[in-house]
Amino acid sequence: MKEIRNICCIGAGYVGGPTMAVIAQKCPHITVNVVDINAQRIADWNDTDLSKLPIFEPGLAEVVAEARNRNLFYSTDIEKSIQEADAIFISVNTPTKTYGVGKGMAADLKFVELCARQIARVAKEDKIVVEKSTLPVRTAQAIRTILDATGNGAQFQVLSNPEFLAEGTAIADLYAPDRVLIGGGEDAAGQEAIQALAAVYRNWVPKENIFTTRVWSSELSKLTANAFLAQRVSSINAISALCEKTGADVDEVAKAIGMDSRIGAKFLKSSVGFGGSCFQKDILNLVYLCRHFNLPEAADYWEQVVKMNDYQKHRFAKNIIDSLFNTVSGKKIAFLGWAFKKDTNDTRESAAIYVADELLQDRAEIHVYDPKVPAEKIYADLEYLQTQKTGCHPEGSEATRDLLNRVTVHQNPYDAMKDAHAIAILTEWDEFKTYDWQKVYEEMLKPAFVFDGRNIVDKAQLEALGFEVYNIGKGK
Ligand SMILES: NC(=O)c1ccc[n+]([C@@H]2O[C@H](COP(=O)([O-])OP(=O)(O)OC[C@H]3O[C@@H](n4cnc5c(N)ncnc54)[C@H](O)[C@@H]3O)[C@@H](O)[C@H]2O)c1
Ligand SMILES: O=c1ccn([C@@H]2O[C@H](COP(=O)(O)OP(=O)(O)O[C@H]3O[C@H](CO)[C@@H](O)[C@H](O)[C@H]3O)[C@@H](O)[C@H]2O)c(=O)[nH]1
Repeated sequence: MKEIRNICCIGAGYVGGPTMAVIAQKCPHITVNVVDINAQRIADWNDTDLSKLPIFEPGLAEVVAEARNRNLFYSTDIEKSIQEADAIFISVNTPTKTYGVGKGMAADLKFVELCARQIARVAKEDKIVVEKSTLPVRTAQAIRTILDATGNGAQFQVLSNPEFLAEGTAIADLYAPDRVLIGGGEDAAGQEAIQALAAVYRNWVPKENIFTTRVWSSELSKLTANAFLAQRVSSINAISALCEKTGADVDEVAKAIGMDSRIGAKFLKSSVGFGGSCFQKDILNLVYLCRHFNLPEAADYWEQVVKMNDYQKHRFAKNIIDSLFNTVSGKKIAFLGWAFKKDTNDTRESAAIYVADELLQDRAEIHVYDPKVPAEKIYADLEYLQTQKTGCHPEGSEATRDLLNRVTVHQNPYDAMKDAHAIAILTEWDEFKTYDWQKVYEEMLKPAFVFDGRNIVDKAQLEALGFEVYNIGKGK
C-alpha cells in the first residue's frame, strides 16, 4: 500500500472540519480536500472572515487560517476529490433513524451508504476507505460489499478509525489524543493499510498512543466508550436525586468517590442531563444492536442510561414549575445557555430544548440568551422537537406557532433576565459566573428564583443578595 499523500474527507461537519484541519496543519506534505453536499457549509469554511466558520471551537480558526489554501481545501466537487485521493474518510452524519425499521433506536446509515456507492462509482484506482463516522459494529462489511460490487478493478481496504474528540475541546483533543484507534483487516493488505494510516497520525501522535485492532473491535469500542462516559453522567445524576432528598451534596460525593483511583475524577459532574449529538444516539444504537443479537438483558442495561437522562431533564423542568407555585403560565423564565455544553455552538439534543418544551407546554414565556447560538437555530430546534412529537410538519400546526411565539431570543443577557420570574442555567458558559448579579436581582420579579442546572454560580453569594437558589443534587 503506497504512502498516503492525498486525503478526501466526505462530510465537513463537527468531526470532518476540525479533524481534517489538524491533519492538514500537522502534515503539510499531505493534500487534504474536505467535501460536502451542503454548498453553504463549504462556502462558510472558505469565508475569509474566520468568525463565519460554520463551527465554533476554541483554536479552530487559527488552525484553518494556517492550513487553508496551503494544503487544506474545502469544496463541493466530491467526485474529483475521491478520484485524486489515496485515502477517503467518511465523516458524514449517522443520526438515529426517524422512520421504519429501527425507528428511534438504530443508526440511519443512508448517508454512509451513499458515500460508499459514490466511491464505488467514481474510484478507478486502489483506495483506503476510512470509517470516521460512528457506526454500528459490522458496518465495514456492508461498505466492503458495496465497494467490491463496482467491477472496475479498483481494490479497497476498509478501515475503522473512530473519532474521540469532544466538542468545545476538539483542537486540544486532536493535538493530544488519549489514543488513535485504527481497526482493519487481519490479512497482509489490511495490515499495510493500517500502517499507511498510522503513518499519517505519527506526524504528531506518539506511536504508543496509536492502537490497532481488528475492524470489529474498533467499531464497537467507539459505541462502548460513549456508553461508558454517558453511564457515569447518568450514575451521578441518579445520586443527585437522592442528595436532594437527604441533604447530601452531589459535588462532595463526586469528589469523594473520584479520589478513588479505581473510579477517577472525570465525568462525574452532575447536571441537567447530558446532551450532544453522540451519547444518546450511540447508546440507542448499542441497545438496538443488543436486541438484534437477542441479548435483551444487555439492551435493557444500557437503555437505562438514556431513561435516567430523560428523568433528569424532566426533574429539572418539574422543579421549576413546582417551585413557581405549580404553574409557569404567563411567567417570564430566562434561559442562560442553549448549547449542549460550553464552548460550542452545537445544540443537538441539548437539555435546554427539552426543558424549554416542558415549560412551554405549561404556557411559560421563555427568554433565551446564549453567547454562540443564533436565534434561528433555537426556533428550529423547538420546531423540530414538535415535528418529532406530533409527526406533522410544523408549518401547518397552530399549536407549534403559538408555542414559538412565546420564545424570545436576546443578544444581551440582562435583557433576557429583566422582569423575569426565574432564571434557569442550562449551559455552563464561563461568562455566567461573572455577571452583575446584584443588578440582575434588582431588575427581577420577587421572589427571584435561580435554577442552576450546572452548579456554576456561587449559591451563597446569590442567596446573600436575596435570590432563591436551586441546584442539582444539593439538599436544603
Ligand atoms: N460531533 C462530534 O463531536 C463527534 C465526535 C466523534 C464522532 N462523531 C461522529 O462523526 C459523524 C459525523 O458527525 P458530525 O457531528 O460531524 O455531523 P455533522 O452533521 O456536523 O456533519 C456531517 C456532514 O456530512 C455531510 N454529508 C452528509 N451526507 C453526505 C454525502 N453523501 N456527501 C457529502 N457530504 C455529506 C452533511 O452535509 C454534513 O455537513 C457521526 O457519525 C458522529 O456520530 C461526532
Ligand atoms: O461530567 C459530566 C460530563 C459531561 N456532561 C454532559 O455530557 C454531554 C456530553 O459532553 P462531552 O462528552 O464533553 O461532549 P461531546 O462532544 O458530546 O463528546 C462525547 O461524544 C463524542 C462524539 O462521539 C465523543 O467523540 C467524545 O469522546 C465524547 O466525550 C454534555 O451535555 C455535557 O454537559 C455532564 O453532564 N457531566
